[in-house]
Formats: sequence, structure tokens, C-alpha cells
Amino acid sequence: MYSKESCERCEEMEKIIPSGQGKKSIFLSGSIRGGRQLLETYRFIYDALEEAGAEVLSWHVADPELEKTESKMTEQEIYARDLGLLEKSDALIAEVTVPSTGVGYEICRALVRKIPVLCLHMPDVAVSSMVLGNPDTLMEVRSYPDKEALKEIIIDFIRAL
Ligand SMILES: O=c1[nH]c(=O)n([C@H]2C[C@H](O)[C@@H](COP(=O)(O)O)O2)cc1CO
Repeated sequence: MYSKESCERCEEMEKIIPSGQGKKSIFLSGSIRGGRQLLETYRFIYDALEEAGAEVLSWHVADPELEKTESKMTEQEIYARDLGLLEKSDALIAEVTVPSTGVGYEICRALVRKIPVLCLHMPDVAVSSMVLGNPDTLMEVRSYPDKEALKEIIIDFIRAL
């Protein structure tokens, strides 16, 4: 995850977002039981957020070993842990390409808490009207054609927080 290229980018980002000062806490939301086919994208989003100077509280969503740790937890423990992390978050970023009950639930809880929500999806996928048609001003929905565009959207969102 740590390459020379990402370090150079880090230095660039530190000029924009001073480290330690106003570091934003982000809840990353992505499908788990809805299907793990976009795990690589969740990892990319995690890396982009860390690079942008944000802290990802729900890092487990991008963890390829997630099943091992979560299988030792009860359903109630998973729910309480996640809702606790959401309470501490400054914003929520959801990858909504793969439909997931949990992701939809977390988006709704974040909007009830009145924190900004960024929903990201690949082009030409059937995203729910509950996301696409949501008039909440705290909600932003963006389609990303490639990883470069995805990174830019994430950086812009973090800078605007
Ligand atoms: O084991 C889990 N751990 C966990 O953190 N979650 C949370 C975080 C994810 O953003 C979201 C995924 O929901 P789902 O499993 O319905 O796809 O729910 C969900 C599960 C399983 O439902």
C-alpha cells in the first residue's frame, strides 16, 4: 500500500491538508454480505482516503481478511461496533455499485446524523432510486469512469469537509 509514488503524493497532499490538524474521520461503507467482488476498489478508496490525510474508522470494510475477524463476533457486536464508529465519523463514503442492505442502512443513519454522504458507483449500474433520487442536500452521488477519476472525487470531497 505504501509506494514511492504514494509518498510523493502524500507530500503533495500534506501541503493542502496539514497532518494532525483537522484530520477527518471517515466511515467507509461497502458491501460485505451483498458480495465482495469490489474489494479491490474498496482498498483503493481506503488508500486514497489515507493519502488525502483522512482517517478511515471502518477500515475492516477494505480488509481482505474480514471474514476471519468478523466470524468471531456476534451480529450484535458487529452492529454496535459499526454504529459506534459511525457516531464518531465526520462523513460517510459509500461505494454503492454492489447492492447491499448494510450500506443502504448506514447511508440512512449518516443522513439522520446530518453528516455529509458521498455515494460512488461505476457507470451503467442499476443504483437504487433511494440513492439516485435522494434530495437531501448532504448527499452527493458520483459515478466514476476509472480509478483516476475516483481518486479525484475523493480528494475533492475530503478537501471540502
Ligand atoms: O460483518 C459485517 N461487518 C460490517 O462492518 N458490516 C457493515 C459495514 C459495511 O459497510 C456494511 C455491509 O453490509 P452487508 O453485509 O449487508 O453488505 O455493513 C456488515 C457485516 C455483515 O453484514
